[in-house]
Amino acid sequence: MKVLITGGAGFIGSTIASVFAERGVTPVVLDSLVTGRQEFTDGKIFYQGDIGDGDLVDQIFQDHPDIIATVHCAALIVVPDSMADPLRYYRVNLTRTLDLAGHLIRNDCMRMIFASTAGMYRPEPDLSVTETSVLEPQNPYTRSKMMAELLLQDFCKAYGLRVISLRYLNPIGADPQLRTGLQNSKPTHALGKMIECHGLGVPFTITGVDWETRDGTAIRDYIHVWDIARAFYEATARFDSIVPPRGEGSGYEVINLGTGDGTTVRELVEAFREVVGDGFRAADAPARPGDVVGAFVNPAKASALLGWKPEYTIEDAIRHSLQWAERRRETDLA
Ligand SMILES: O=c1ccn([C@@H]2O[C@H](COP(=O)(O)OP(=O)(O)O[C@H]3O[C@H](CO)[C@H](O)[C@H](O)[C@H]3O)[C@@H](O)[C@H]2O)c(=O)[nH]1
Repeated sequence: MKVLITGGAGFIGSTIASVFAERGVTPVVLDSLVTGRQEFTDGKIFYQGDIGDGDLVDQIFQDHPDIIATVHCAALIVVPDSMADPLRYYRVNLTRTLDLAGHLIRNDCMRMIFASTAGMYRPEPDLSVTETSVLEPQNPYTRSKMMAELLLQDFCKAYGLRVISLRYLNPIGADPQLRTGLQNSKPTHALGKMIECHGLGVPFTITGVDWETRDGTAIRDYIHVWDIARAFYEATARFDSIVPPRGEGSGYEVINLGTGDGTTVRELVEAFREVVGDGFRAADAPARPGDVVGAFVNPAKASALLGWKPEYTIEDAIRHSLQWAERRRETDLA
């Protein structure tokens, strides 16, 4: 039994591939390597190319008729980049998803698990989001994911495609066995900057201390990438009971993944300090342009339908991220 993973040489896709492989489902990786890394595909069945390339997708299904589902992770994901170049983001995240869905339907591969974002919700007054929260995406990245979901819903109704869309926020950590992790050696996200500052022995800058949260700093739902990957496996394993075949429902299901209470930037600094065990320092500064207060995800539906909840703590995720950064330095990954 096999599963096709688009973007399977990226941070999340490669972790998902490892979870499937460990559980006896062979991953077939399709990745353009525009942002993915060749070495993350070592030992895996790998096709380099574009998800919009119909001939290539046809070839994959000809070579592997035992593919039972597609995990669709291939996407561009950097919010500021999406604001600077929305054309590229809509082309990759929306048009290519449309093309891929057509290729999957032509090959009669009707189960898709879509990597989406909980960033498309308007947070409730307590900053939580659930599957019924209003959709109000704020930038081309989250809008491209929402539009992709809308077209997939139409394809489900018309062609019998079936989709589970998993929506989550900020994945951190690395494969606990350190086979894969973040591709980017200089991540700009909060934990990446903490690791960089710690290495340099300089204080970390907390950008934004006047938000209406429990300590004034922005909140996010950081979640260990292995936990995210496990949810993709569970969604695939339980697919037909969650989204029954044609005629019984819309063929489309949304499930949010999160911790249920989130972590503020100050709490992340505290956790980081605990893990590194030294006097890691932080300094306050104004928010970055375009920053948002953030949100956290209620995982009740994921618990009910997937039997899933996060297993790794924020400290585990920080530890694995630090180990991955060290591994990158040792192995000189560019
Ligand atoms: O050096 C830093 C970096 C970040 N922050 C703060 O930490 C919070 C979280 O920032 P991140 O950049 O870690 O996370 P965001 O959710 O703001 O955005 C990130 O995660 C998104 C996915 O959810 C997109 O990938 C996006 O491009 C990426 O920057 C924000 O309040 C930010 O101001 C700091 O205090 N100091």
